[in-house]
Amino acid sequence: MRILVLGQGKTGKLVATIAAERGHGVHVLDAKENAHASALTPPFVAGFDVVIDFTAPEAVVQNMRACLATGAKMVVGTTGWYDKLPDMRALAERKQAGLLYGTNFSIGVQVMFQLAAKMGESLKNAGYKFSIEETHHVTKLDAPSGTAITLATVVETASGYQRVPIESKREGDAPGTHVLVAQSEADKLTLTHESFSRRGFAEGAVRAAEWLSSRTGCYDFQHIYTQI
Ligand SMILES: NC(=O)C1=CN([C@@H]2O[C@H](COP(=O)(O)OP(=O)(O)OC[C@H]3O[C@@H](n4cnc5c(N)ncnc54)[C@H](O)[C@@H]3O)[C@@H](O)[C@H]2O)C=CC1
Ligand SMILES: O=C(O)C1=N[C@H](C(=O)O)C[C@H](O)C1
Repeated sequence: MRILVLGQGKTGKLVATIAAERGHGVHVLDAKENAHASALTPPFVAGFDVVIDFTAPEAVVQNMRACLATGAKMVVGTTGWYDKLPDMRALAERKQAGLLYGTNFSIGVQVMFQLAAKMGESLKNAGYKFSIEETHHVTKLDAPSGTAITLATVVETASGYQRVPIESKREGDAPGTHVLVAQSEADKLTLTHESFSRRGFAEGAVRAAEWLSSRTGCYDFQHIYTQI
């Protein structure tokens, strides 16, 4: 496949490396070559099978508008834009484009979401209080992390708990740790996912791109990760 990677930062760089390792042709654009999505003209985008975005909350929506309007297929790892999801989904469907988004492309985190749903369901009405702590590198732009917001939603949906509080910590170059705690007066249950590097995110995103390349429509990685 020919893959266009948007964002040559901490994650985008690794996505490009792993895509090349998996035999794909890769082109990467960073902010200076693509201010306000200026590089994403229809003929340019048509040269790629899938676009993968790991940029920033203020850039990703412009990138999505430009790519999806051409009917392109796009995997979006960037977080912090989900208030625009209904618009982006409608655009993808109208243009018969492909949009696959996820707050976390690590398979371990996807399994954590499933375990969190089980915790929420099994401990509801049993006197437990839920809370989440997330730790990331000091350059992260959004807080709470997209993953922590998904985790809270999963637990709230499964348990009927009103609002799961999230504490965000920023330390050094931490790639990403998420901890879900359920605590009662009698005991405490803790579920932790700790990324040792960004490799799990990048591999998941490239495999997601391979999956999306033969499809149109809008997908949440949570619902398709077992197929990649
Ligand atoms: N879904 C997932 O599994 C993961 C999501 N992320 C998310 O991905 C995003 C990027 O994270 P990092 O790589 O840590 O950030 P970073 O700051 O290291 O890299 C972002 C890069 O995007 C570039 N950029 C900004 N505007 C652009 C544009 N219009 N066109 C092309 N490039 C542009 C910047 O110059 C920068 O090099 C964040 O929103 C983060 O939360 C990060 C890791 C995993
Ligand atoms: O910015 C990051 O680094 C990460 N962002 C994602 C998020 O906001 O949840 C995924 C991962 O935790 C790393």
